[in-house]
Amino acid sequence: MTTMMTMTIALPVRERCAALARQVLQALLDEVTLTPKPGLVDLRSRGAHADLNWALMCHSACVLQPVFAAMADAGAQSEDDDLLRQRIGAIGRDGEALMLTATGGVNTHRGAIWALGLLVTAAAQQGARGASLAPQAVAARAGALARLTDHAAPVATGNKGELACLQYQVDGARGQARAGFPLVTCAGLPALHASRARGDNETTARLNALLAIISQLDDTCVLSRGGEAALLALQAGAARVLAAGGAATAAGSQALLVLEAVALARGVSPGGAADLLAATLFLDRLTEGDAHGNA
Ligand SMILES: CC(C)(COP(=O)(O)OP(=O)(O)OC[C@H]1O[C@@H](n2cnc3c(N)ncnc32)[C@H](O)[C@@H]1O)[C@@H](O)C(=O)NCCC(=O)NCCS
Ligand SMILES: Nc1ncnc2c1ncn2[C@@H]1O[C@H](COP(=O)(O)OP(=O)(O)OP(=O)(O)O)[C@@H](O)[C@H]1O
Repeated sequence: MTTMMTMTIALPVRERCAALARQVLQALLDEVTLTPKPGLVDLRSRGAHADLNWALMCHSACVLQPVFAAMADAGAQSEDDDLLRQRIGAIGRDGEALMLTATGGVNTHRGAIWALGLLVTAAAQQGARGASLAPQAVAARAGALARLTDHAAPVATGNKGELACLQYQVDGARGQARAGFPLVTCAGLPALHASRARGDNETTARLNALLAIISQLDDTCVLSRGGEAALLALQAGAARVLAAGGAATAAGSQALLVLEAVALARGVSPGGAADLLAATLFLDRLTEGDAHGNA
């Protein structure tokens, strides 16, 4: 009897967590498939990346689905935030190792494991508590988790993003998460919704959301490869597309071509912005359902 009750209570939670992990996977696939993106891997090309391509990104995303499910499980079962932070830190590091094994050592999704890992954990935690799944609420919860200390985290990773944070005095991926993903809630999502509201198709709406993020983000992927000049050029180029009415207008699509040429000429890719677009699409789906296909 006890076993039966445990099963009937536990199963829906597991299923909800598995569904959340599928939504993360969908967001990652939607991000990489969105075409054309400046400097990033998309359906047409590998952008400014010599070691990435669309198929490898999709393979990596699929391999990582159980990692996101494990984080969601941890979030749904958590009673103590500090313990949860240790648990997802360990799952995240194992996930990075799994990613590197699956890709032959290529960093396909380090930033995504971090950002979407925190968000899927937060969404599962909110769901289990019967709390709000609204983007602001989930992002704030994820921010609270990110601000907790992960005691097993290496003091210094030596990763390029970390070095760029030190060199250019920016907060990077950690700062964005600890602040509750402001560029997802205050740039990506508003741009996505405004673009849809004025009748743009889904591809255009997602591109405009990406551009809104690029125009404001201190992206350590760009800084580490191209320095401050490249970051300013990308931010200004994205702002120009938006000022021209967005990616779908004649002037906007010309400005987007210019932005892409700038990214390729400088050999830079806004990988951090791509992660935050995936985060935007994930949070959008939590409340919108899966109504938006690729237009
Ligand atoms: C904090 C992380 C991202 C490591 O950061 P670090 O600066 O050392 O590495 P790295 O530069 O390689 O990764 C940063 C990635 O974040 C993305 N990014 C870059 N700039 C930004 C930005 N401003 N905002 C958001 N994302 C960004 C890029 O995709 C980049 O590749 C993360 O990998 C980590 O700490 N993992 C340990 C395991 C863990 O705690 N996981 C959490 C479970 S949810
Ligand atoms: N569509 C995409 N195209 C390219 N990068 C993406 C895309 N989506 C997300 N990213 C992010 O960009 C990051 C890869 O950036 P980058 O290649 O600069 O990292 P790196 O491997 O540390 O550096 P490098 O390749 O210069 O040695 C990944 O962690 C990933 O999260």
